[in-house]
Amino acid sequence: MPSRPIKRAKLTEPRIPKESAQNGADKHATFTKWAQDRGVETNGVGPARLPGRGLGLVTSHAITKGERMLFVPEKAMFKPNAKFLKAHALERISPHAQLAISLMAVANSDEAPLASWQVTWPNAEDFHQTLPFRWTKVQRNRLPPSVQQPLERQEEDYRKDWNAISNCCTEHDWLESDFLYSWMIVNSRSFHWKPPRGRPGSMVMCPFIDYMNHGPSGTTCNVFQGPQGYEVLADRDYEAGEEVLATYGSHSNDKLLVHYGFVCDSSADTPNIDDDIRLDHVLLPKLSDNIRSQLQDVGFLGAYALLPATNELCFKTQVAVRAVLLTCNEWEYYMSNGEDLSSDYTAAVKEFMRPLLQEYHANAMGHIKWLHSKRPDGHLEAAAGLLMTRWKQIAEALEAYLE
Ligand SMILES: C[S@@+](CC[C@H](N)C(=O)[O-])C[C@H]1O[C@@H](n2cnc3c(N)ncnc32)[C@H](O)[C@@H]1O
Repeated sequence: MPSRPIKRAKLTEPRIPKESAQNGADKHATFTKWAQDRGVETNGVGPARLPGRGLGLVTSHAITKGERMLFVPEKAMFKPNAKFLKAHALERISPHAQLAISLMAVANSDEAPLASWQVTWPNAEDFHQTLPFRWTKVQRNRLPPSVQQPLERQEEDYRKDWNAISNCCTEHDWLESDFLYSWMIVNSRSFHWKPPRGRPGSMVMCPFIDYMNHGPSGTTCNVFQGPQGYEVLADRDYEAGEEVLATYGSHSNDKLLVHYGFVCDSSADTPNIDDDIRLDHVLLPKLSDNIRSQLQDVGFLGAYALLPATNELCFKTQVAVRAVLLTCNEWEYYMSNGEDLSSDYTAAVKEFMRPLLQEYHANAMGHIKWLHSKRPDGHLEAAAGLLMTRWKQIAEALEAYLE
C-alpha cells in the first residue's frame, strides 16, 4: 500500500508516542498515568475489557457508598479550540462539530498530544459494526420502525456538520472519513461542561470517565459537575471487581441503539424503567384526521408506547385510544384526572390495541426468523446481534402484555 502523507494520517491510526505504542493493559496503564499527570484522581477503579461492551470501569478494591471514585478537573478536559475555530470562521457551527473538528486538528498536529488517550478508544470498524448510522441498507431495513426517525435525524445532523466544516477539511487536506470518525467519538464519549462564573458552556471530552459504560436510571454511580470538574461518587457499597456504570440519560433502547450502538437488558426478569416499545406506527394509522387534530391540540399526538417494566400502555396511548372510544366529556375527564368518569375503560383500550399489537408481534417474529435463518448456529455479527436482541425484546414485551 502506498504510504500516506502525514497530514492525512487517519484518526483511526493516531501517531502514537513510543512509550504509549503498547498493547492491552500497558496502553491503559500509560493512559492512566497520562491522565493522573493532568490532575485526574482515580480511587479504586480502573479499565477492564468486559464481554459485549468493550472496555468499562471496574473496581480494584471495595468502595463504600458516597466515596469519590473519580475526579476530572477542568484543566484535564479536552475542549473546542476557540483559536482554531475563530481562524476558520467556525464559531457558529454546532457544539458537536466544534469539538469534532478541534479533535481532528489536534490529532493531525505534529505533537499529537492526545495520542496516549486516543489509543484507548474504539476504532472506526467498531463504529461501523455497531452504529445503525453506518450499517448497510439491508441491515437498516431490519430496524424497528421506531428507530427510523431518530436515525434520519442523526444523519441530518451529521450532514449539516460536514457541510459546515468541509471547506476547512479541504484546506487542510483532511478526509471526510477522519471527520466522521471524530464525530462518532464525540457522539459516544463527550460531556457537557458549563464552567462556573457564567463562562460559556461547550461539549468536552473527559479522560477516564469516558471508560464508563451506561446503566439504566437508578442502577448507576452519581456523576455530576462540580465547580472544579466532573466527579463520580459511589451510589452504594462496591466489592472489588464490580463494574461501575454511569447513566447517559433515561434513554429507551431505541435511542441507545441509534446513538451509542448498544441495547440494555429489558425484560420482565431485568426490568429497565427507561425502556419503551414505541407504537406510533401501529396506532397513528388507526386514528382519524379529526381525532389526530384533537390529540394535537392537547399535546397527546404521538410518542405512544408499551412500557415493559410495568407491562402497561403509557398514559399518552391510554388518552389516544380513549379519544376514539369515549364521548368528549368522558375523554376530557380522563385526561384531567387520569381515571375514567364512570366505568373503567382499561380493558376496552386493551381490546382496541390487541389486533394492532398482535400484528406487530407477528412482524417482530418475522424479523427474528429472518435473522435466525442467516445464522442458524447463533453466531451473529454485531449488527445482526443487536437487531436480534431488540426484536426479541419487542416480541417479549408484546407477548407479556397480550397475555
Ligand atoms: C463512553 S464509551 C464507554 C467505553 C466503551 N465501552 C469503550 O470500549 O471504550 C460509550 C460506548 O460504550 C459502549 N457501551 C456503553 N454502555 C454499554 C452497555 N451497557 N452495554 C454495551 N455497550 C455499552 C457503547 O459502544 C458506547 O457507544
